[in-house]
Amino acid sequence: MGACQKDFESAVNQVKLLKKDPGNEVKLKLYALYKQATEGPCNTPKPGLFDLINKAKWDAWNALGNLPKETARQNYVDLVSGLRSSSDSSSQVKSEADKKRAGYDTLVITSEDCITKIMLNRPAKKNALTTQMYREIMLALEAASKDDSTITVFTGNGDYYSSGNDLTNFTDIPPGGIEEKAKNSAILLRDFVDCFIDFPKPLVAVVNGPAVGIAVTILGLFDLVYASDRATFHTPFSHLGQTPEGCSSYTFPKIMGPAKAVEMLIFGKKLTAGEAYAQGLVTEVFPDSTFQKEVWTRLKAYSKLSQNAMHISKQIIRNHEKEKLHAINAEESRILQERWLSDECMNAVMDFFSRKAKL
Ligand SMILES: CCCCC/C=C/CC(=O)SCCNC(=O)CCNC(=O)[C@H](O)C(C)(C)COP(=O)(O)OP(=O)(O)OC[C@H]1O[C@@H](n2cnc3c(N)ncnc32)[C@H](O)[C@@H]1OP(=O)(O)O
Repeated sequence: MGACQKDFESAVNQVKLLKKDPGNEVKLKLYALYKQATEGPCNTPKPGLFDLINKAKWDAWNALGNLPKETARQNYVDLVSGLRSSSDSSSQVKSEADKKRAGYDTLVITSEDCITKIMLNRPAKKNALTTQMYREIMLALEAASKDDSTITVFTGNGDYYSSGNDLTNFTDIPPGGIEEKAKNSAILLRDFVDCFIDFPKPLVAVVNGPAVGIAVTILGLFDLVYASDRATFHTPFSHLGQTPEGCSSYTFPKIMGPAKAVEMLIFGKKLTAGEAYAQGLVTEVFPDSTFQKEVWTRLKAYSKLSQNAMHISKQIIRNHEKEKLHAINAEESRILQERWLSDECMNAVMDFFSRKAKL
């Protein structure tokens, strides 16, 4: 049955109430159908070549040829009804997404203003990364890569960004013994870092406080690193009998030059936020008192940029060296698997828990 005049008038009013701009293509369709429904086939002279907007409107109307008024009215009503239901369902999805994401014990994940925020949430343990946390982060990244956000942000809850690998990861030994533990840990580490190498959207670290170990090395795979002036950056691998991970054996020398990378990765020099900025690891440092406000204002503005352009640009930048990064990750993980079995590494972990050593 065709749409009656009342349905058509109601659809015309609903267009004015749409919450989301339907885009130029749809607006042209609506214009053309409206003109056809109210005036019949296009009856005005073609606008000049440089009168771009009126020419596009005229073309759209003229393209409807001799479509009967009745059919144009019906098509208009159908088009508006489709727009309303998609805008209703997208606002429903948005309000769901705005809520805290369920199913994560160690992270708080929220989506707002086209930004998905992944917050490490073990403040009492300085956001040390347990095996459960590595797994949840991988799941969160997988979900963020598919959601409708444009930017993904990592941050920490509490005074630390993260104190790196939770050293209890080395203390709960499975029935297969320490070798099995080291093997499983190397697989988990490799999978974890692979997720960062392959992550398709702009990835931002909001480093709210000190960062240690893997929480620092992985920053070399982020696109922006904003730091509070309270943050520090520490990779004490030689103190722990360990070696670099997170592709930092490649990204750090590339970012800061070999000499400075060696100071951090071999000699465990702890950097202030200002030093990390000077060496290119950090994009910008903000005073702690205004850190959150300044950073989120900046990120909200960035999140409105073209999603496709940002994602394609990231792929162009990353694709040059993706294969290389995966190979480096595999090699670093393999070497660490051996290091974790060393006396030096085991003693360092025991010293921490017997309170003999702290960084
Ligand atoms: C799948 C495996 C992948 C492995 C990838 C490899 C990664 C390598 C690394 O990440 S190396 C870095 C490892 N991290 C550390 O060695 C840090 C150890 N922690 C410290 O030195 C200190 O805790 C500190 C300097 C970070 C903070 O000192 P502070 O005095 O301010 O606070 P506390 O020591 O009292 O810490 C509060 C509680 O948090 C526990 N905790 C902190 N960090 C860790 C950690 N990394 N692992 C386990 N637990 C940690 C700490 O024990 C306190 O707990 P408690 O209150 O129960 O005593």
